[in-house]
Amino acid sequence: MVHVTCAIVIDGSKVLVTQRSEAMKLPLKWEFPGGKVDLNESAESCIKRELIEELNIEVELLERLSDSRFEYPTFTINLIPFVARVKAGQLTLREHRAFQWLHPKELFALDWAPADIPVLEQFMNSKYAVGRTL
Ligand SMILES: Nc1nc2c([nH]c(=O)n2[C@@H]2O[C@H](COP(=O)(O)OP(=O)(O)OP(=O)(O)O)[C@@H](O)[C@H]2O)c(=O)[nH]1
Repeated sequence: MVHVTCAIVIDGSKVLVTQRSEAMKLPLKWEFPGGKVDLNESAESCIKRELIEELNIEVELLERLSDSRFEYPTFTINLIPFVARVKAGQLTLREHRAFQWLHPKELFALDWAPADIPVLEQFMNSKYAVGRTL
């Protein structure tokens, strides 16, 4: 099983989503940015490191949500989600194909990596999902 962190980065009522590139696994799927936890690394350090590496942003973690386990045909992922906020840095795409800042109500229309769907649902039921009922 691979442990992967991801961040739901919020800015006011907007949420950051990133699209995987053609060269990555699950090409062109939308996800919350993040990546694999290294040996002896905490989930918190991992998500902060990944966002600097992939997007050039430094984040402050607001809350950890519940893990989401999902079985892909070739591997099982334990996705560890955090709600976060940008502290510093200009967002630059280093691995992904695209990014968008969307309102919570727009999120369901994306073609998501399947493991992210339960994370999205948890987020939508949290206090951070502004205007979710619209
Ligand atoms: N970062 C991230 N990965 C996710 C999410 N949902 C999900 O299923 N994954 C999967 O979890 C793994 C995360 O790995 P990663 O982003 O660090 O690296 P990768 O797959 O590009 O690298 P790799 O090809 O070396 O395995 C990928 O297989 C990815 O498809 C998500 O929301 N964020």
